[in-house]
Order: sequence, then C-alpha cells, then structure tokens
Amino acid sequence: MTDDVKINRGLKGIYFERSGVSLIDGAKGELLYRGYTIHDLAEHSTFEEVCYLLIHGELPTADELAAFDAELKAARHLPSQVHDIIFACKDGHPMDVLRTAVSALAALEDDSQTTGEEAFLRNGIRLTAQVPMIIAAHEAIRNGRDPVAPDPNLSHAANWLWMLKGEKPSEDAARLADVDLILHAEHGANASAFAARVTVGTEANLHGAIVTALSTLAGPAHGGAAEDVMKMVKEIGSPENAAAYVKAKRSNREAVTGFGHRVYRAEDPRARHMREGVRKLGEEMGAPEWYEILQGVVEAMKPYARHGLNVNVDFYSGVIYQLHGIPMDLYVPIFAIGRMPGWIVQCLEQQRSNILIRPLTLYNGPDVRPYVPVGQRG
Ligand SMILES: CC(=O)SCCNC(=O)CCNC(=O)[C@H](O)C(C)(C)COP(=O)(O)OP(=O)(O)OC[C@H]1O[C@@H](n2cnc3c(N)ncnc32)[C@H](O)[C@@H]1OP(=O)(O)O
Ligand SMILES: O=C([O-])CC(=O)C(=O)O
Repeated sequence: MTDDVKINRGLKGIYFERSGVSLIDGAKGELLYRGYTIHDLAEHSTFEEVCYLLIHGELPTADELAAFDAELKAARHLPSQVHDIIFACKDGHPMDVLRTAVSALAALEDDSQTTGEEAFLRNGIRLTAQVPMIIAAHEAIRNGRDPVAPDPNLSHAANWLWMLKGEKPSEDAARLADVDLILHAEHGANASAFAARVTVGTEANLHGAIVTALSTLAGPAHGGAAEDVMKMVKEIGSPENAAAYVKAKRSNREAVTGFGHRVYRAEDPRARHMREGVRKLGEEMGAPEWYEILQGVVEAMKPYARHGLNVNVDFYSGVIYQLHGIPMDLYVPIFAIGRMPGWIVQCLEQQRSNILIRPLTLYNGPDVRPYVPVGQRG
C-alpha cells in the first residue's frame, strides 16, 4: 500500500513555504538579504542596518536607523535573577547557559507571553540586545569577575566586545566583529530557523521559538562547526600535516568539519570575507600559521570540490575568534548573536500566515498484534 510513497529524508530539496527574506543560490554561491548581496552588505553596512533591513524589509533612512539603534540600546538590560541563574550554571557550556538564560527571561519578563506582530517585534529587539549581554556576563562570572555594564556610546558589535573583554575594542576589531555578525545574520530555512518556525507554528511565543533555535544551532552539523574547526586546526598543528589529516578522515569516510552544505554546491559566499579576515589578522598578529593550516586543508579537499564540497561560513570564523583571544566554547554563542534578526524575521513571517508544521513519518513497525500480559511474556 505504501511502497510508492516517496520519503524525503532530511526534507532535502523540499520547499515548505515562500519567503521574501533571503535568496540562496546554491549553484552560483550567492546570498541576498532582501535583494542586497551579502558582499555589498559586508562591505558597506552595519549590523544594526542589516537588522532593520531583515526585519522591516527595506534599508532604513538615517532617522529610522537612529530610532532603531536607540531602541536596541535602550533594551540593554538583564533582570538581576538572570545573573543568579548564570552563576548557578556557570560551569556549563556557554550555549547551554545562553539557552537557559533566554528561557528564564520568558518566565521573568511579562511581555514575553504575548504573541502577535507588535509583541514579536518588541521581544525580538529586546532579545537581540540581551543575548550578547548574557554571553558576556557568563564569561565574566565564570572567571570570577563582575559583568561589564553596556556602553550606550558603542555599536552592537563594539559593545559586545567591550562587555566580553572589559576593554574598548580597536576600530578594526569592532568592524571585523560587525562584519562577522552581518555574515551570520540570516540564512533562509536553515535547521535552527526551521525549528523556530515549527515552534511558532504551534502559536507559541517568541522566547520559546528562540530557545528552540538556540538548541538547534548548537549541534556540530550546524553552528557548532566553528568550534570543531578550531579543534581540527589545533590537532593538525602545522600546515604540512594538513594533507595527511584529510586523507585519514576521508579514508574513514568521516566529514571534514567546515566543509559541505545542504544548499551550496559552490563556495559559501560568506566564507570569502572570513578568509580575508583570517589572512589579514593572522599577518598583523604575527600568527600566519593558522591561515596556512586552513589553506592546507582546502588544498587537500580540492579533489572533492567537483562533488560540490566546499568550505562553508564556519570554516574561517573560528580562527578569527581565536586570534582575538576568544575562548572556543563561545564560537557558537557568537553565531547566535548574529543570527538573532534572522530568527526573528523567520518567526514573524511564520506568524503572519501561520500554519501548524506537521509532516508525516511512514510507519514501518510491526503489524497489529495481541497484547500479552507481563507475566505471560518471555
Ligand atoms: C552554518 C552551517 O550550519 S554550515 C554547516 C556546518 N557544518 C559543518 O561544517 C559540518 C560538516 N559538514 C556536514 O556534516 C555536512 O556537509 C552537512 C551536515 C552540513 C550537510 O550535509 P548534507 O546536506 O546532508 O550532505 P550529504 O551528507 O548529503 O553529503 C553529500 C556527500 O558529501 C559528503 N560530505 C558532506 N559533507 C562533508 C564533509 N564535511 N566532509 C567530507 N565529506 C562530506 C557526504 O559524505 C556525501 O558523500 P556521499 O554522497 O559519497 O555519501
Ligand atoms: O543554511 C544552512 O543550512 C546552514 C547555514 O549555512 C546557516 O544557517 O547559516
């Protein structure tokens, strides 16, 4: 009866909805946010401007940008109980701490239970401001320091670095962090955004959807890859070991982290900007070997490129964070800081024409059979 049913494992190549937010051309390796190429945005824009663009659909005028920026800055506040919760689980992975703190905010902030367009926008902006605060506060608390108060004179990216390190970042460091957030801001129906949409599909609130998204982003097949790339680079240790490393992985049919993508068959367009960042920063900081190890892996993976296997956005980002002295376990949380507007806009879109997302699994278990009482089994 069911032999002719086609199963799409992993929903590969399946369109489940229309979306006006981002266009990913996997064959050409192109990415547009609301019609603007990621290259133009990375070169000319700021994270605040990209947030506005993604959420409202158009680039802001100067007045609109100033108002949006003021709203984001005004939302830089965490209830004191969140610091207590962070303290209680300070030894956990920062991604678990972040997810727990966002979940706590759902219980602590009155507005979090409201759904609808306006509530999603208000809660979305507040969470966008709070997520970097939680990560920075955790980093301070686990190192026995007091969390650093946000600085209203700093942009989102610069303020994040300031709260993380307790020192004002250089212009170059702040710009690199800003570009990193822009590049991670949105990517269509990726696993975490899809998971968030499933949550909104049940008419749940935005905090719940963001908790779902954070849980999903954490895995090594998605946002967790940057941390794994850094572990790989350290394991390789020196550029001349890269080819042997790749050979061993491939002969065991194991994935080489930072390569491969569900949609891209050409190189992920975001990787170009990160590659340039690693090269430049490595040279400036007298540590060119990281870049050389990465390029050694790329060289060794070339035979697989013809099958569409190329670097993805996570391949270079970890080394940039490493060069900035950021601990490895913060790499996924940094991705989450950037991805906030993408998750918010995906949730807004889902809510606007909401439908319960509920596919089918094709049953392949036993036929109907009689129940046997426990004493008669075995
Ligand atoms: C921000 C992001 O989420 S980007 C992705 C970050 N994740 C990673 O970097 C982890 C490593 N990459 C992977 O695990 C995968 O490429 C994924 C999960 C991202 C995508 O997987 P899928 O779309 O399911 O690709 P799929 O598994 O169909 O791969 C197709 C072929 O390429 C191979 N392949 C895919 N990724 C890799 C890789 N990283 N290294 C080596 N081979 C790979 C597969 O083994 C498969 O080969 P086969 O046809 O001979 O079996
Ligand atoms: O689109 C995907 O499947 C994963 C990805 O690159 C992202 O979320 O940025």
